Amino acid sequence: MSSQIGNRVARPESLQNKQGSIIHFTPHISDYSISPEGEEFPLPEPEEYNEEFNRIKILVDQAREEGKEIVVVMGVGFVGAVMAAIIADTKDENGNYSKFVIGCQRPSTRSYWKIPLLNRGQSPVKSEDKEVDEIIKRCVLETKTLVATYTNECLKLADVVVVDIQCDYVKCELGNVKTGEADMAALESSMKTIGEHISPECLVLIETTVAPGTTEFVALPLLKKAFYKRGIDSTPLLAHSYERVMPGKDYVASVRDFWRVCAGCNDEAKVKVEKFLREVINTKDYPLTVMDRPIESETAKIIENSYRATILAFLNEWSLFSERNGVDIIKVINAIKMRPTHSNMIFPGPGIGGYCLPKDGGLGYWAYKHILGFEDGDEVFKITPTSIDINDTRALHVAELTRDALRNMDRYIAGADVLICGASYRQDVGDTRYSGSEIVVRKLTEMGAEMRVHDPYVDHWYEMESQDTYPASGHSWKRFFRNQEDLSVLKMEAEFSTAIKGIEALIFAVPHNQYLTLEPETVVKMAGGPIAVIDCFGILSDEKIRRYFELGCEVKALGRGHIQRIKKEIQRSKFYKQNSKISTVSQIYNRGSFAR
Ligand SMILES: NC(=O)c1ccc[n+]([C@@H]2O[C@H](COP(=O)([O-])OP(=O)(O)OC[C@H]3O[C@@H](n4cnc5c(N)ncnc54)[C@H](O)[C@@H]3O)[C@@H](O)[C@H]2O)c1
Ligand SMILES: CC(=O)N[C@@H]1[C@@H](OP(=O)(O)OP(=O)(O)OC[C@H]2O[C@@H](n3ccc(=O)[nH]c3=O)[C@H](O)[C@@H]2O)O[C@H](CO)[C@@H](O)[C@@H]1O
Repeated sequence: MSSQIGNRVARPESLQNKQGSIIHFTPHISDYSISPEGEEFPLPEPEEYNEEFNRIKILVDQAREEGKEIVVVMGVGFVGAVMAAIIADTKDENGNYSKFVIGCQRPSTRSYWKIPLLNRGQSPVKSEDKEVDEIIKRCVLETKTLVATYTNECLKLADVVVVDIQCDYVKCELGNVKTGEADMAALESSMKTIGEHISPECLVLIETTVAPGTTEFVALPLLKKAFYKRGIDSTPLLAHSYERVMPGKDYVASVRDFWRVCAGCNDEAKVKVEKFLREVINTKDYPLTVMDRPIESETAKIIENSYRATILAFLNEWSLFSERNGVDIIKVINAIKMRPTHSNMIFPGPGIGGYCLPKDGGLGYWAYKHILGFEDGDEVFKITPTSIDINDTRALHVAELTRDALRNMDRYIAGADVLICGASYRQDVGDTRYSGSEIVVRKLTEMGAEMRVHDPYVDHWYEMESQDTYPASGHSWKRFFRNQEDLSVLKMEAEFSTAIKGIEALIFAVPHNQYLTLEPETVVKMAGGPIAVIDCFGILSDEKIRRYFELGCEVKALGRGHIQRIKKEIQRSKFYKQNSKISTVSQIYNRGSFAR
């Protein structure tokens, strides 16, 4: 009898006892955490925690002797892993490393693997920014100012705790963010644990994007309650400062060399958080803004991301207008951006994804009622929720464009082999959370297409592979579509040349560097003949669009209505070429007949 755990099977083993008889047993295999590269890590057993804490304690004692401040970063995901390294890379005015950082990651099957990778000096996140790998490797293996662990006991040793764990917003309907709700469980559980372990002088800095009011009205009471139970009568030192990181080619710089906002729950916390951020972030070149209250820092984050989500959503209707009226919205946006007051106008891709923009406005709308107690949210919030709804459903149109392009080639979406280039939510990073590509794939699958996917930054598309349990059981977007079952076996194609072979349609969904340089001739040759090409991000120049038509392809693109003009131009020139050929032949024929 064997038991299946994780991806491993615990096989019966046999041993000979002292009396020489054979005993059969199945080893006790705990659950496994499997890295994106497929490496398996058994989760720590309860009896290992003590030894692990002692390992960390020895390193901390040594760091304290060297005068270092001890910082625990809760959660080593896309934010925490890089923030931990940046803090660990901090030097004081004498050029000495001044912080010892402990990345404290909960040992879940989904994320435990990040700990052994970090302790090997490897980044748990993939990015175009080479500095991510460099800074983590340097701080773990050279300066030895960064370690990772799974035991919350390390919180006892902290002078500062930075909270970078997630606070989800769970949507119940696609295109109706208002019916969703904030999932505070991970954050509340973490705040309780922190309150049970930290010393009274420890600063707790929440970087998590939270529903406004969480720091002062949810987290602080949890810390106070834990302190009370421990007989500590001082007030917890709690602050908020939101992250502005942009995973991608400037990942590290977008944390370290970037403007920050912060606030403390009381004066002592305010002084401590300002001091800490001035030490670890380049606030000399990127000034720090200190607000009066954490709710102002929390709200600034929600407004900032809602603003970006709104300016993207706003252009969806003009993108559709442009497709139908011969307008190239890319050129129009570039023309408008010439005036400085409109320089931040940005073209909306096939979906406004990532972990932030799709949820942050929802956190704000939800907090207004559920934390701050107002009942008139639907009268007050007209734009923020609508923007998210527009952004969440924009990708459905990409499926329509794919269907229409194939139809123009007398092909049908049902049964068509379609390759989507890019699973990630944005260029040059391997994060598939709430990616527009997921909606495209799910809608096309519902329409009967046979999907293939390639992305140089993504090894596993967990939203598909583990769609029954990812991001949590019953939370997959698959619930909004039909015919989704087979997507659980949709695998990332490692080689582009394999992925493209024999396809009928290709969707440029994410502007990864690798796709920007593809030439039409190469694409058509690799595909094995003319295909339908759908450009979701203004990736194709007019020259490439023209070339695809000349090669017999059909091209459609979000917001690029001028493509019809290019298509007609190519058809006309083909017509004239054929006619001129016919007229030449007939002239030769006529000349020949006269000559007879
Ligand atoms: N990803 C971004 O680009 C970005 C940018 C700015 C802000 N943020 C915000 O930062 C926060 C974190 O985002 P992320 O993208 O890093 O998420 P993530 O899911 O990549 O990382 C969160 C990590 O915390 C771990 N975790 C959860 N509960 C824990 C606990 N109790 N103890 C220890 N570890 C725990 C998870 O296992 C995970 O590894 C979110 O609030 C997000 O909105 C994200
Ligand atoms: C206010 C702001 O800037 N906040 C940033 C934002 O960063 P992000 O990682 O979410 O990345 P974005 O660039 O916002 O992309 C989101 C989606 O919008 C699509 N997009 C983007 C630009 C464009 O021209 N056309 C598009 O279609 C893109 O493809 C992707 O799907 O939130 C983070 C978390 O809070 C912040 O830390 C970070 O500061």
